[in-house]
Order: sequence, then structure tokens, then C-alpha cells
Amino acid sequence: MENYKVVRPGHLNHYGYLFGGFLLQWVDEIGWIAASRDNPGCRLVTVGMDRVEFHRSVREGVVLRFEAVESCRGTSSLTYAVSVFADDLETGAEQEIFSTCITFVRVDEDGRKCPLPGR
Ligand SMILES: CC(=O)SCCNC(=O)CCNC(=O)[C@H](O)C(C)(C)COP(=O)(O)OP(=O)(O)OC[C@H]1O[C@@H](n2cnc3c(N)ncnc32)[C@H](O)[C@@H]1OP(=O)(O)O
Repeated sequence: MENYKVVRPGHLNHYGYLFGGFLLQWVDEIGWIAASRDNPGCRLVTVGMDRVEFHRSVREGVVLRFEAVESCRGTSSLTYAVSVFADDLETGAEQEIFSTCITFVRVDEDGRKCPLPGR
């Protein structure tokens, strides 16, 4: 699944760059939407996110493109690889600025893990 966000003034830290907490929120949310769309009827919660490292700062006005793809499926869990790219709208060039893997677990109405369909 693909999704886009524009980095607005309210997303910046006090140095003028994108606050990493917003990026993590978007990555979690977009990964969850992708997993939920791919698995209709499943109630999914985030159990873990792989290593988080910020190697490139992002400025106001940049358009971020998010790509979320299933990378692994267990009994009750499924993992999505989420990559984030900064798009330069003037040149059409883009640069990967972040990537991680997020694992979701299917839970029942009482919040207990349960097997994914077909498991
Ligand atoms: C979208 C959101 O933001 S939801 C809000 C934030 N998330 C939450 O509130 C979830 C809180 N966590 C929980 O309620 C519980 O930990 C549960 C229900 C998710 C898991 O219950 P547990 O009984 O602890 O499950 P358990 O330890 O056996 O792990 C369940 C599965 O998750 C996997 N798992 C557990 N921890 C991790 C981790 N850190 N990274 C990757 N996978 C993990 C396990 O390997 C297992 O996979 P499998 O069933 O496919 O083999």
C-alpha cells in the first residue's frame, strides 16, 4: 500500500526539522491500515517495531511517500516492511529517509492473541 503526507509547520521540532515522533506515528498507522486492508475482519494491534534510526532530516513542505508491504506471516502475527521516501516535487527525484518493520498481532474482542485466517 502507498500513502502520502505533507510535512507541515506543526510537524517540526524546535530546530525546524520533522519531529521523529510524527514519523513513527505515521509509519505505525500506515502499516496498520495496510495490514488491516489486506486482512479484512482481523483486529490487529502493534506488538513491535524494528530498529528505529533517523539518518536524514526532513524539512517543511516535503512530500513523504510511504510504502507498506507484508514481509512475514506467523501464527498470530504478521510483519510489514514500511519504507518512507522524501519526494522532490520540482525534479521528481526521491530519496529514502526511513525504513523499519512493524509486527501486528491479531487479537480477539478480549485482547487475546488469536490465529490469523488459515492458521
Ligand atoms: C495499532 C496500534 O497501535 S495498537 C496499540 C498498541 N499495541 C497494543 O496495545 C498491544 C499490547 N500488547 C498485547 O496486548 C499483547 O502483547 C499481545 C496480545 C499483542 C500479544 O500477546 P502475547 O500473549 O504476549 O503474545 P506472544 O508473546 O505469544 O506473541 C504473539 C505473536 O507476536 C510475536 N511477537 C511478540 N513480540 C514481538 C516483537 N517484539 N517483534 C515481533 N514479533 C513479536 C510472537 O512471535 C507471536 O507470533 P506468532 O503467533 O505469529 O508466532
